[in-house]
Amino acid sequence: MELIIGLTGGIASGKSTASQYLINKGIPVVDADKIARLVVEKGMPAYESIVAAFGEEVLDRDLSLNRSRLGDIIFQDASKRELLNSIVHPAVRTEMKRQAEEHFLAGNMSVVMDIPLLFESRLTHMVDRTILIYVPQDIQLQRLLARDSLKEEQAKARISSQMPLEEKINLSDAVVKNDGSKEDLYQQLDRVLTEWNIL
Ligand SMILES: CC(C)(COP(=O)(O)OP(=O)(O)OC[C@H]1O[C@@H](n2cnc3c(N)ncnc32)[C@H](O)[C@@H]1O)[C@@H](O)C(=O)NCCC(=O)NCCS
Ligand SMILES: Nc1ncnc2c1ncn2[C@@H]1O[C@H](COP(=O)(O)OP(=O)(O)OP(=O)(O)O)[C@@H](O)[C@H]1O
Repeated sequence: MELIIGLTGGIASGKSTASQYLINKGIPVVDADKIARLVVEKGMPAYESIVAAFGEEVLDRDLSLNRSRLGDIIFQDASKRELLNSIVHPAVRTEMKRQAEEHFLAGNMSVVMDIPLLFESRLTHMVDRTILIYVPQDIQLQRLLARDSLKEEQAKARISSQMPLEEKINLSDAVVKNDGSKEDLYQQLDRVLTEWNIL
């Protein structure tokens, strides 16, 4: 039977690291962040709606979206965040379903969807099972600051714009704690996938 696994977790929890590992094992991953970047490129339908809603101040000189400026706006203001989500998410969902279908048609039995806002956006109907990756908040902040050039206050705003961890743990079928080495993360993923007969 075909199976869609939703992989989720807070910002900088390790979803992309986990996804890369799964891809190396031959399991296809549909990446919501990547698709969210694609659908807002100049010339795509969501782009025009964002400019209409947020104004030209969210554009760079070459008219591409200035992601860091848009991020500063939406991570500080829940209503602006909802506005952006209402523009971007429908296009993301359609493209995710299309890509998953393509992987199934190519003969894959399992597809992973890497969806950062799986629970926040109530997208669990799109997947059959869920894996949550999480890190304690101090490590999350450290890794986020080390990876992106954000000020501490910007990083904290991003973390707190997401659903509290305890709620996500309760909603997930499997939970992976990514506070050790990457190798340790991979072993935990192997354990879950073996238990679900995917490996
Ligand atoms: C605000 C934007 C332009 C900032 O871009 P930036 O390049 O700085 O960040 P990036 O896209 O790599 O996202 C990094 C992480 O931020 C978090 N995040 C992104 N958007 C949101 C949101 N609307 N609400 C809460 N957290 C979010 C996620 O954990 C995501 O993995 C961008 O995140 C965006 O377009 N967001 C809206 C679309 C969205 O919800 N994407 C996430 C899942 S589909
Ligand atoms: N076990 C680990 N040990 C050390 N560093 C790690 C570990 N797992 C992930 N990282 C690092 O932490 C950072 C965040 O991980 P990653 O990019 O995979 O998270 P993410 O959940 O995909 O983030 P986002 O939601 O922002 O896209 C990266 O720089 C990654 O290399």
